[in-house]
Amino acid sequence: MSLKTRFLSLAAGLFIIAACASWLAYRELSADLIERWGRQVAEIQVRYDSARLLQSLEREIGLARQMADSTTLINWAADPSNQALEANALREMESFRSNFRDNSYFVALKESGRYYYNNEQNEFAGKQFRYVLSSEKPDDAWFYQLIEEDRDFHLNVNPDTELGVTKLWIDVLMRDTEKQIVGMVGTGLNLDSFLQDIVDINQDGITTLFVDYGGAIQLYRDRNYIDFATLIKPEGQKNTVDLLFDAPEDKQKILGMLQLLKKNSGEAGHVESGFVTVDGREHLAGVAFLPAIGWFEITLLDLNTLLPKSYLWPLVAVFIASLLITLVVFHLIIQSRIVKPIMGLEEAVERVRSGSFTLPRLDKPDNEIGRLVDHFEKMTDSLRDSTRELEHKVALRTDELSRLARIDPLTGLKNRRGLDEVLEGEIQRAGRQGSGFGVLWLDIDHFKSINDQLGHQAGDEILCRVALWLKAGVRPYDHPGRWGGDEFVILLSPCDLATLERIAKRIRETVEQESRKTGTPVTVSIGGYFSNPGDNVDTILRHADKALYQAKNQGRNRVCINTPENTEVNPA
Ligand SMILES: Nc1nc2c(ncn2[C@@H]2O[C@H](COP(=O)(O)OP(=O)(O)OP(=O)(O)O)[C@@H](O)[C@H]2O)c(=O)[nH]1
Repeated sequence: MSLKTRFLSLAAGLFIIAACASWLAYRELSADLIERWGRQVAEIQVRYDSARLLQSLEREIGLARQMADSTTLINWAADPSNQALEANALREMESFRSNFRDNSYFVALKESGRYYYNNEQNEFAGKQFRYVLSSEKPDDAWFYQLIEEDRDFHLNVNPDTELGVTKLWIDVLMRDTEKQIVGMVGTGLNLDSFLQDIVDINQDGITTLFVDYGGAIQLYRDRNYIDFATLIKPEGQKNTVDLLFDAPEDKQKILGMLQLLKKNSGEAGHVESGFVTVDGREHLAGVAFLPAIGWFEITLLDLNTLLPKSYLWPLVAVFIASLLITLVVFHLIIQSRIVKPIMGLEEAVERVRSGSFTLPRLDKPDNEIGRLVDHFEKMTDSLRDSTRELEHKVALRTDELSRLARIDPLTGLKNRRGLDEVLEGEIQRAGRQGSGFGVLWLDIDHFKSINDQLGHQAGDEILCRVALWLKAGVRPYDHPGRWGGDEFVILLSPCDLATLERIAKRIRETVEQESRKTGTPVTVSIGGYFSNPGDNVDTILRHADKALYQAKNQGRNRVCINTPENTEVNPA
């Protein structure tokens, strides 16, 4: 797998790992964030809703308490048949009616069971006495129940079948100076408008409800769930708050929260919260106890509506985009600073390996790879220089060997191979130019006797001297050479017959005269041949050899010249 593919795979792997880790972290964090936020919002909302309810009821409850404390009413309750007291009491009642928000009131006397009522329309002016309560009638049971419970204050959602109204009733016991219960007063608030103002407030995702101390639903946007006349219902038939939840554990949870708050009812503003499912949607329930009215306030927050998870998706998108950009930048940096220089280096190594020292332009990033590339370039330069130097030396040595292969080591003249090459060259040149050249074949006379008499070493010296005299006797562009033993061949070019004869003669004379000066006189026999275009090596040498043979035969120390036209050998 190439380095580039490996880095790409690594980047892709890192991206997948980072994305998975981020997704898990996001899920955990978002759930935690939403829960923390939800709990705080639930607490705030509970307090806010409670405050709204209490604010709305406080004045009415205060007025009802004032009414219950009215001495006019208490005195009348002690003597209900007293006309004067009743007239005063009715005035007092009407005065309170004008102050109550709903402009309605009720007064019920314990002893007589007489029930007084007037409403906003002052419908019952002069006939406020409406009917007599009876402990036998189920509809009136609330009155006797409250007296029995001896609770000074009570809120009660109850339809009044006699009056044909359903109201949130504020009931306050009326006591005489001995604290004996003499009756009950209160006012009723229109349930529909109250629900609309306090409960059904049209806040998306927020549901508010109020339940009484026993968990029976008192105020809820859906009237079907409201537990009317809770007071007189036996346990088990009440619409309690757990009806709103499907899962048994949610029912337990919410009832558990109510229990906990009852235990901590002394703690002001304490809020319990927990997750529950309502209509298949997860909600955060916040529950608070309202000691002033003895009810619980429950707020249900639909978190998916209030804070949809999709709100956080842009965050996820930004994160993924940043991650991708980071990886792309990482990839580009790796590509430009590592992969590309290494690939370039690999190509350069291939070139050097195949013998080429011309490197392509290599990237040199400012890092270890850049330094490696730099070292490689310098190494290649010195490798190229030393290779060239070596090649030059080899060429020189080859030339030298080639030259030596054509040189006679004793005399320094061309040897037989050297002479052959020159002869070939001359034959071709003669063929091209249509001109002839001369060949002289020399043999030292009686050289064997010299060797025998003076020794081989002396013979060598004579060979060297003869070679020197030959060189001195020819022109600079002629080619003297040692054919082998005591035989020499000289190529004379350019040449004509006269020149051939002249130089042959001169050589013979030089050897004879110069050798005499050395104390060891030697002579040479020379056979000459003037070649014409078309002659080959064999022909030329055969003719020259034949002429030499002639010279030897005719007594040695002489020159015989042979030509193609005249195969007669002419002594020169
Ligand atoms: N010192 C020496 N002697 C050599 C060398 N090469 C050949 N010889 C001798 O040269 C002699 C050549 O003798 P030949 O050409 O047969 O005869 P010659 O004595 O020259 O007689 P003619 O040629 O008939 O005059 C031989 O005795 C060889 O041993 C050499 O390199 N050094």
